Amino acid sequence: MELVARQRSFGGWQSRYKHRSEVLNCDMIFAIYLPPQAEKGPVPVLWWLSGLTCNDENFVTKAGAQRLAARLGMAIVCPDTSPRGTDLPGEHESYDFGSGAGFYVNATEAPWASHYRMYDYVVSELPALVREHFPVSEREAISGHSMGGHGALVCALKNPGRYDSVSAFAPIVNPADCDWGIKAFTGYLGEDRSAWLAWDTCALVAEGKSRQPLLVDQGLADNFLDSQLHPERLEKVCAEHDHPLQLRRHEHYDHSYFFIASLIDDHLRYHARHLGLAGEAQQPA
Ligand SMILES: N[C@@H](CCC(=O)N[C@@H](CS)C(=O)NCC(=O)O)C(=O)O
Repeated sequence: MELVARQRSFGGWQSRYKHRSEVLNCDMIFAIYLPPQAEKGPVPVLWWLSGLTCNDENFVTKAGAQRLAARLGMAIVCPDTSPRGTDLPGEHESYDFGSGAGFYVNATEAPWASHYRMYDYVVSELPALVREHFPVSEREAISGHSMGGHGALVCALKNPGRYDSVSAFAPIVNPADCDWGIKAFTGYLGEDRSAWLAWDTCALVAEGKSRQPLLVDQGLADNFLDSQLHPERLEKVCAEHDHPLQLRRHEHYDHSYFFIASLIDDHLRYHARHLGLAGEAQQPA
């Protein structure tokens, strides 16, 4: 593993590391924020999954999460959103498929299956690497935005008991039935739509394997709200299956990181409570 960049931030360190991913069969970069408390012992981790067109840097530079993470004593790891450095046919042609758009699934279709296994990367390979190299505890939470909100919800619902809490900003909750998801799943998973349901939040809630409460924030001025996001479908399936959901709609907020930055503290406090962190009493060093 190679250190790419490191900055002091609120008494902790914001870093980028490059490593070889066996799962994705390429080199990858991820970002990690270690709060000052990590110098004294293991801290819990929040996994942040970003959306289409992002890499590990969008959240780090735009969400403004470090100040409160430092006070709470929480590490934040931001993986990239797809394999990198590969050159598969059509991989770099559109913003919503291929590079920057891995959709946190394990592809089964050629040629994607040999690299596009972002689910295994996020749930298994990267956590093992992070635990090996950094002072993090076993406690973890997961959150994300848009495609990453879909990723966070799917990772949590597929692994009951694994994450202490899960939250999402403007998640794609029903990728099996919206244009972004249909395009991605056709490419990565093939034409058989029944295989898509294993990667669809609404379908996973209906399946009922997990009872984990979901926290979802959605801006009402989001230009993808009606075409791609469909929070009302999540609301309906959760009501039908008595799955705990806190869906909060916010007037005037759009799909951007201005929305995320406005509400990130609330999500960090939510996760801190579930991760057993004491609160904000601990000041940065
Ligand atoms: N490329 C499309 C959509 C891209 C987009 O909105 N991406 C979101 C996630 S789905 C994002 O976080 N973009 C990067 C950023 O705002 O820093 C557009 O520009 O309309």
